Amino acid sequence: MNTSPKQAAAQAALELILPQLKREMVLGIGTGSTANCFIDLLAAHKQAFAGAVASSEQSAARLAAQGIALYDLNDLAQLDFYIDGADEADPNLCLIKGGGGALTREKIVAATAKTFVCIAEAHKRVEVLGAFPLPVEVIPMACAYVMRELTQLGAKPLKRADVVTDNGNWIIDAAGLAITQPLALEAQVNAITGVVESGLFASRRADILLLASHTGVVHLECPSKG
Ligand SMILES: O=C(CO)[C@H](O)[C@H](O)COP(=O)(O)O
Repeated sequence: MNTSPKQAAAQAALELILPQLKREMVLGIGTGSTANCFIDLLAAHKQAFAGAVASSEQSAARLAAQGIALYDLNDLAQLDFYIDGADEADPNLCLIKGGGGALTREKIVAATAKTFVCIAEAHKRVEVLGAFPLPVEVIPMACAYVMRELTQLGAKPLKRADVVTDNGNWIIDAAGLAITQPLALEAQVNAITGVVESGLFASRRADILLLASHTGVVHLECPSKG
């Protein structure tokens, strides 16, 4: 059977963390098709660690189906690893995430992890973030207001149809942004009243990016912060 790039990225992440797993370790696990590949590969090693914190109900269900114990983040101190996919990654390993709508919980779990290992297909690597519309989770009653504010920032916002997040909120996809200053834009978007979280991962970017294509996996590390 041919291995897909998503499976190759997941396999590379597994090989990276396997030697570091400890019986008491709890892993942070993301959401999406690439994270699903990782969950399925991880299942064979579930005796080697304690369990996982999931970034969505969907991932929690998949982890449970694989017999991996689920933990509540509030019962834990710092996690060692967070493994998740992305929609875009720039040269500084800033990311756009939230294509699957799980961006807020993803950012929370990533914030508590020592090392964020991002796994993605090679085409997700871009010079400037923003060709993929930036997902923004909003309190439903603030949706129209937040869309107007995002328009002021130069975006073309669109409410994602028929989506309610695990937190009971809505998602706005903000298209048309050329994100040359990810840290600044993340702060601006998150400062809009009614925004719960943006899918711009700049204040907490990936530490390691494993980019897979049919020709192999490239391992990139976060350049020094500055
Ligand atoms: O942020 C996410 C979900 O909210 C995903 O990580 C992102 O959308 C990538 O998904 P996939 O691995 O299916 O390409």
